[in-house]
Amino acid sequence: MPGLDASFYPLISWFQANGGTIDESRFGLTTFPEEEGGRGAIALKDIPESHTLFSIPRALTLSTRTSRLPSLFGIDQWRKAAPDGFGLGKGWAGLILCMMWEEANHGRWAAYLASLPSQFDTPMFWSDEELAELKGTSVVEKLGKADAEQEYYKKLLPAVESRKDIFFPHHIPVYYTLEKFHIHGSRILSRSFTVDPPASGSGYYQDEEASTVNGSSHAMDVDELSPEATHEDSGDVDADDDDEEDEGIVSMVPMADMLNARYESENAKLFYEEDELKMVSTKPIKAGEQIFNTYSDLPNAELLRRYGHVDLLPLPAELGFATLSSDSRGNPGDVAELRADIIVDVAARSALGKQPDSSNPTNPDAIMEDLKGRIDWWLEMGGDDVFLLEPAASPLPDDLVSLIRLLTDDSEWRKAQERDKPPKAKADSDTLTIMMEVLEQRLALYDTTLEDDGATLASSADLPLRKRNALVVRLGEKRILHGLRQKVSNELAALASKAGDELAGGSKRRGEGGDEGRTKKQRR
Ligand SMILES: C[S@@+](CC[C@H](N)C(=O)[O-])C[C@H]1O[C@@H](n2cnc3c(N)ncnc32)[C@H](O)[C@@H]1O
Repeated sequence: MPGLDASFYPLISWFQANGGTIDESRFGLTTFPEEEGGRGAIALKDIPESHTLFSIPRALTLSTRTSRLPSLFGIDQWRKAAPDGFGLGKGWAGLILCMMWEEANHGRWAAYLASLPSQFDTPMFWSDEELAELKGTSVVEKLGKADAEQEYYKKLLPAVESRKDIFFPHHIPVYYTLEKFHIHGSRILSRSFTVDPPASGSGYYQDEEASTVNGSSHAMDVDELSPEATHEDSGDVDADDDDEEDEGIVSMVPMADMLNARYESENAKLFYEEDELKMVSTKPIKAGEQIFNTYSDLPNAELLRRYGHVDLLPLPAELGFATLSSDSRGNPGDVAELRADIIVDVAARSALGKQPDSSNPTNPDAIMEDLKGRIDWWLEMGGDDVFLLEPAASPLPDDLVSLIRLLTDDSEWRKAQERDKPPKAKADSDTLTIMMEVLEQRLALYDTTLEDDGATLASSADLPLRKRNALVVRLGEKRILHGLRQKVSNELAALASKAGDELAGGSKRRGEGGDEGRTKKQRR
């Protein structure tokens, strides 16, 4: 069992001094090896199911509702969009500003904030060279670094500069920098929980005067949290003003965020009660085992983007990956994303290669214009522009087959418009042939092959962490794409052999001189 670690004492004593309770006989914090999550929670003794490991008073969660800052700043100014306010009720900028201000002023959460990591292995912090290892994966385009920086320059910094009485100028280069913005943003991304808003009232922190008027003794008296919390990174904390009271509140939840995650290993869960949140075991946990609170078994690309780690476990045989590469470990929850623009490209090339007729112009611009019309129609009908390919799925998702037919079959496109309904998901040989090409194009986005990646992972035990994690993400996606390509190829072969049989059967029967081989038309 890893040794108990004195570096956690400041966090634990702050937590307990502020009303948090811990079953210290059973629940401990320790440092596991990096690949098992680093700092995390451990069972000190056997823990039965449904046992409360620790509890957190609602007021100890940190959000835009519990920090004093939005009230101090003025809720109207906080929420209203520019030029009347700073739009801090939407997105994460408001919570980030609360975290910055609490840290700068050594507020209630100072000891908690000091215990949080300031360095991350999420790709947001990778160099260009490291990011190049992720080429072809869905991670890079979702980093959103530029959008985050817009939030900093357009909302947060103007708000800070507008109130020298709250944000002291000498604090700005220390606590309100772009670097700090990314650090707090990454803390939110990797450890926040989304909780339901108060049932009544605005729920923002009530200052002393307001509390007295309301008869409340502290901010959280007006707050009420849901019985469930999830790690979440949806951007809109408060959404539209009208909806604000119904939206979940992104909150930092001390102690609950010390638990690591691993695919299908969850053994504890956070529950809400009237006045507190409780971390409760969901199964018996043996002394020495890690206590996990898993965030919905995400694929490795998402784990890496949000949390900076990947799951590398033995893969179940039924996924059929055993023969695909020399390293058979990965994340059973992996998926590969396929963007519709690859399908449009392949459809355009296929249209260019066809014989012209009146409805199938060969002019590349006209073809692109025509395809744009089809894809716009598809999106208006509620279709997706990104498809999730799963290992255990039947060869092709229905909506993907439907889109391929819409884009490549002129009569299906006409019928779809007449009926106001996308084509049926019929995977005929034309559709499967396009799908093969789509998968080839998708695989061509990577610089390395599946075989190379499998061999590197199997043979290099000491790869740098970021390089290794990028490799694991690529490998997981490629396994799915290769597996799917194999299935499509098998289906094409089966269709070809069926067509061959039918043809052979037909000519045989015709050769016998009977009537059976003739079609109805021939008979007539
Ligand atoms: C909710 S926090 C858990 C506490 C964290 N280990 C700490 O030191 O504060 C989530 C972060 O822990 C790490 N982590 C969680 N599960 C992991 C795992 N299975 N393997 C590696 N790192 C993990 C990742 O850095 C992730 O961003």
